[in-house]
Amino acid sequence: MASSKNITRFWEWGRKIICVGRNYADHAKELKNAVPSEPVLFLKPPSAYVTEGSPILLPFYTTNLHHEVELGVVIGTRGVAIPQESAMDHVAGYALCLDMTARDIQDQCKAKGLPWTLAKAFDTSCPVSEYIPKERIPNPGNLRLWLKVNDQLRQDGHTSHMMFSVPFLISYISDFITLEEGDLILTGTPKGVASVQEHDEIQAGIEDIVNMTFRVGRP
Ligand SMILES: CC(=O)CC(=O)C(=O)O
Ligand SMILES: [Mg+2]
Repeated sequence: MASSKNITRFWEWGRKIICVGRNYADHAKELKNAVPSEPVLFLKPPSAYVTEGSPILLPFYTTNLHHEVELGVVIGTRGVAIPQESAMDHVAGYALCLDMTARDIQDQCKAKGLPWTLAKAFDTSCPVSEYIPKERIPNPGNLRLWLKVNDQLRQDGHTSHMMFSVPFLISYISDFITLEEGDLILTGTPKGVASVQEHDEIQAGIEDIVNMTFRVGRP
């Protein structure tokens, strides 16, 4: 029987969101983090998804909610231990994503050696754009990503500055975690992360391929 699921609404599938941290040296440096020799991975639950028209909710326990604009890769075909050479065959498409981060909570977790879950995985911590079919992005390593808050440019990065490429990340992740249709990989953020407040308007885009707008609100 044909699946009733539609990959263009991958956020409704309840699949994994696998995030890569510190994939841009300029961002690792701005937060005074070491530049890693291997990808840093963490997860968000599917309840983190939010799409345009709904607000990004400020968690009550943070006073420093940061935006991180990132390229998201939507997996189309299941795979384990995928070789880099065939990694792109597992990609269905892309999305522009935000990795909303309670930076004060993350700093506390880091200081105590605890996981980042409350800093990174809360409801609405993963705003996503519409689905972008793979054909519209011939090379995910050659894209300008930008983000504005209240019309002020905050992040203006380029995926050519990623330390670990999309094929490398797919191969690396699939050595530890089975990648399944509908999973999303967030590929890390360039420099310029900063805080947002209630009522702020966040706009972000990938060149002239996609753009999206979100408001920040209170639960
Ligand atoms: C330090 C971080 O929050 C890592 C991260 O998410 C990134 O995109 O880099
Ligand atoms: Mg991030």
